[in-house]
Amino acid sequence: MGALNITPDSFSDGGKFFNSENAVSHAARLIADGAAVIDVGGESSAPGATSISQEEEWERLREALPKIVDIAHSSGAEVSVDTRNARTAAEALTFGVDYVNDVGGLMDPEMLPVVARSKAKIIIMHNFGIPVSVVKPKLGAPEQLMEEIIEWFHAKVDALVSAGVDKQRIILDPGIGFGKSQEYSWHIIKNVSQFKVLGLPICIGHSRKSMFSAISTEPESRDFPTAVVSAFLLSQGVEFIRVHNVSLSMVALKVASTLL
Ligand SMILES: Nc1nc2ncc(COP(=O)(O)O)nc2c(=O)[nH]1
Repeated sequence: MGALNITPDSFSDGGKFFNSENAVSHAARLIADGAAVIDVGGESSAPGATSISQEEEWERLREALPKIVDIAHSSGAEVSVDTRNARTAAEALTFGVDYVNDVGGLMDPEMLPVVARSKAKIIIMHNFGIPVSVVKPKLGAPEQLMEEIIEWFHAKVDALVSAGVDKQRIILDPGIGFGKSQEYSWHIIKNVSQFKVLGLPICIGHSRKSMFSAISTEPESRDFPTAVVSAFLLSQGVEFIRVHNVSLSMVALKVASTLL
């Protein structure tokens, strides 16, 4: 998955693709680099980013999104809309997006009926609240967090299935970062195979995140460690790997798949 943030303030690429033309050409670049899915978001979820209204979020997306869907679908790629707002998801679905990437994890009560009415796939991401509060949640041992996330996944899957969503459409994401300390994020990555117990595809969005801050501080210089982790995730059978620098991770995935 290639991350495309149409925002002025996303942590690692805020402002670069805020202009619709830049966003569309970057989507084409991500597809050319090998992305199977373009994940398009209009609201930064970075800690401390200003949260915006749903109307403002949609205003940012509505010009570029249909063009990105056209480019993707004509190249055999797919598009996901990265939002916690059901209304944005519903609008994006009318433009033919293939996934709703719900970083709110069904926080918006309207998201369930919107997804149930559609045929799109749904990525449900674990979080401790969006926007991420600067107050770190008090957490126990990392092992306990894994159990909590698995329980959380079970509850969300039950809610989706009860609303009539076919399990085949559901993808689970433990939400790397999003209020979790570096220690927790590394623990989740190392133990990602524990999520297989749910029997559903897993998505991981580790790209350029604070878990790499001990290795490098500049977002773009984190692309190399991101690609190394991408290779590890492939080895663990993770199905969706969400990154900013698709070409670098594609090299890592090609090497890893040759070795596995
Ligand atoms: N499913 C999913 N979606 C996401 N959207 C945005 C961000 C924040 O990253 P960015 O703003 O740097 O792209 N991370 C995730 C993630 O980890 N998983």
